[in-house]
Amino acid sequence: MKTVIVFGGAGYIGSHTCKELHRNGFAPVAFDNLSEGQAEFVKWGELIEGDIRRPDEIAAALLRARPVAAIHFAAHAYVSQSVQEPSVYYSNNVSGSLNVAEALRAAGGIPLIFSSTCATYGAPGTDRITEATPQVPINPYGRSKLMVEQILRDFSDAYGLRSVALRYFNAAGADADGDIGEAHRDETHLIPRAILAGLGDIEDFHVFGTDFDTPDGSAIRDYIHVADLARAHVAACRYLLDGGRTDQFNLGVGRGYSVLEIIAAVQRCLGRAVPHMIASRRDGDPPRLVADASKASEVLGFSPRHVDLDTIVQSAVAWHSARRGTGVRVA
Ligand SMILES: NC(=O)c1ccc[n+]([C@@H]2O[C@H](COP(=O)([O-])OP(=O)(O)OC[C@H]3O[C@@H](n4cnc5c(N)ncnc54)[C@H](O)[C@@H]3O)[C@@H](O)[C@H]2O)c1
Ligand SMILES: O=c1ccn([C@@H]2O[C@H](COP(=O)(O)OP(=O)(O)O[C@H]3O[C@H](CO)[C@H](O)[C@H](O)[C@H]3O)[C@@H](O)[C@H]2O)c(=O)[nH]1
Repeated sequence: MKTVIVFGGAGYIGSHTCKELHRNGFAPVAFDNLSEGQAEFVKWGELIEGDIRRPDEIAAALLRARPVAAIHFAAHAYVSQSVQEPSVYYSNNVSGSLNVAEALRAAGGIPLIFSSTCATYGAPGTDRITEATPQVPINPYGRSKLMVEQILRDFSDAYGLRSVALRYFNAAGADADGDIGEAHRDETHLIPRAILAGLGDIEDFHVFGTDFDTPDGSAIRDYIHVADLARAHVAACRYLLDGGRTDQFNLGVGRGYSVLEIIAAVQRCLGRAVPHMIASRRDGDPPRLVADASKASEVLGFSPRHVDLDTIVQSAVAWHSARRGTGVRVA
């Protein structure tokens, strides 16, 4: 079996990707410092506990795993926190990623798939964002990811280290078998927070801003199912193993939903009200981010299978409810 090392493999998208790699005949090895991820999410291969800020730990892991490819999810990923703590973000996301790229180069040029983000585009005025839309990030998180994209292009040109940057829009949903889901320590993401509010587990659920220039005033995002993101990583892995060149791809569904529309969907799926309060905008949040993801379809042969919002939200509701032990069956 071909081994793929997965930096950040104990996290939300990383663990779903390890499952999909395993299902497709690859042997995933997760490398994670468990700062956000959970050891119990590493079920389809070995877990190497390590930190991307420590080059020696990356080198030792590569020697041990001998991977044919690497996928790099390890990062801090909260927009608002990045505005308050930029140093932490540049250190982990930029220096850490530079360490990963250096180690892959030193190990003979192991190709890399990198988790980038729609946050690299900033607040573009366009209806749908293509890969050619100018990248002008408006917060340190987005800037940290753009810097890594630039480092990877330079490493490709100078050293021949091939890579794919996948610019995800908003990851959502959970594994269909209920094995894994979204469970961050201090959850900030919209869908899990709306579910927790509906289940009565949190009482401070806010809609951040109803004064955006959008039809209902709340911010619009493009939500893509985490299982589809996992499939896209396998497609990118095959692309690089087949000799594909360094490139960048958007990953989204191509349809935007407002915060208030998401809350309505969670209410439908839970079958109960989601209590919420209106608050001011969150630092660094753009009004509208929706993908044109046709390039991934044309070059990687990847298209999302879950395009219906309620299907995506229902999978998250099922996982959260089951995890809470309410007896709701996982869809
Ligand atoms: N969730 C989204 O909607 C979304 C959208 C676009 C891009 N992304 C990017 O995708 C990646 C994964 O996101 P996620 O939602 O799964 O986040 P996550 O926090 O669940 O996963 C990140 C993992 O990286 C690990 N990690 C962090 N710093 C590390 C370090 N120094 N050394 C080793 N491990 C470290 C964490 O413990 C965690 O397991 C991130 O890079 C994020 O920026 C996420
Ligand atoms: O309790 C909440 C949580 C979120 N939101 C709003 O819901 C939308 C989505 O917020 P999330 O926190 O779920 O996700 P982000 O849009 O902030 O996503 C950003 O961070 C992600 C990683 O965390 C990805 O990198 C993504 O590309 C980047 O845009 C935003 O308008 C946000 O203000 C609320 O109103 N209330």
